[in-house]
Amino acid sequence: MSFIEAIKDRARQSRKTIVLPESMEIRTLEATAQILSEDICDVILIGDKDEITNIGMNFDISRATIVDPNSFEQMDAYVAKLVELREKKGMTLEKAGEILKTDALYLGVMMVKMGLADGMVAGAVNSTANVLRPSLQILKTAPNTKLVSSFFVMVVPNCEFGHQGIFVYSDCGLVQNPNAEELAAIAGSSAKSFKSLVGAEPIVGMLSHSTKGSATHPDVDKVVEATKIAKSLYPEYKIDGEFQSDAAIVPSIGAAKAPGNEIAGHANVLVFPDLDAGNICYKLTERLAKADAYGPITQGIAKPVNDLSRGCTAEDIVGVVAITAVQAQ
Ligand SMILES: CC(C)(COP(=O)(O)OP(=O)(O)OC[C@H]1O[C@@H](n2cnc3c(N)ncnc32)[C@H](O)[C@@H]1OP(=O)(O)O)[C@@H](O)C(=O)NCCC(=O)NCCS
Ligand SMILES: CC(=O)OP(=O)(O)O
Repeated sequence: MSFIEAIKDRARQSRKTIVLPESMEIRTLEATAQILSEDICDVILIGDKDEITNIGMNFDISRATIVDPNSFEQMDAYVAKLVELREKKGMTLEKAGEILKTDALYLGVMMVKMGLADGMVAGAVNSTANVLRPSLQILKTAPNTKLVSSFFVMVVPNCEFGHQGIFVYSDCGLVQNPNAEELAAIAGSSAKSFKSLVGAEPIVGMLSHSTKGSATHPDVDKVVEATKIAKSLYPEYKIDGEFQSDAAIVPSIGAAKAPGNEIAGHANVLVFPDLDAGNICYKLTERLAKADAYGPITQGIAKPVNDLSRGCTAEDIVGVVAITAVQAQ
């Protein structure tokens, strides 16, 4: 069974509700129809029922719950809660009322906070920063987590590397220029995410333009330091570096560049040194290798809120929603 079919099956085992606030967006409505017909989870859409129904007229979205912010009976309680949560940051009743009526991303996150939804997915039209900021502000981090980061599950067709062509790439969406401690935290969270979603042993490669001292530069030093920290913080996981990407995933090149290293050539979790590298590489893998790219999936938020690329397909949205439902279990 493919990675995503296995995830859908897991989602079906404990039916969750996911809010899709970009409800006037055609791919989101196509995805909604598919999610409901495949019985993956329940869906909440936000907006005017007539408008949504009109935009989605070619798709059967009749089983979705549509919440219109202008007639939402719980709005007063939501406004009061948002003020309580963000008063110290200058939130007032007036501002909260305005935000929750006009910004579906904030209303969607508040639905997750208040328990009406188990998770949220957006990003087909909104930027990553705008999708993730409300969740970072309102839901905050999960217990024992300081840094929220993100990853993609990459499913590469006809690929003998990684775990049967499946990789976690991180961070490709959120943390822009991680220091060594942050990079180590991203490695630990990504190993955990790989294990829980892919169900195989994570083998983490810390990527660089150097393999085991082949180049010298402060950028390399950062990855060497991050590797040292990650190995001491997460002894339960196989983590090593610094590796160039070929040395990380191709067994013969790993053996040549890092002889005797058990991780070189076998990595299935690729930790990029910064967001430039991660974001560029995931898009190239998606487009050139025709890989499925599910994400950016967040790790470390108190409840699951996940992002999409504006270049996503309806199928990608279905996949990310199924992953979100599994994270919510
Ligand atoms: C996500 C992002 C918008 C957050 O930064 P920001 O808008 O500057 O927001 P702030 O720094 O004001 O942070 C907002 C809140 O989130 C928290 N926060 C921000 N980043 C966080 C992280 N990585 N982990 C945990 N909390 C975080 C802050 O502590 C802050 O909390 P507070 O308001 O209660 O004090 C920023 O990291 C970003 O733009 N990342 C890149 C996104 C992107 O463009 N990706 C490329 C395409 S995928
Ligand atoms: C994840 C990402 O790069 O998103 P977008 O393509 O929307 O910028």
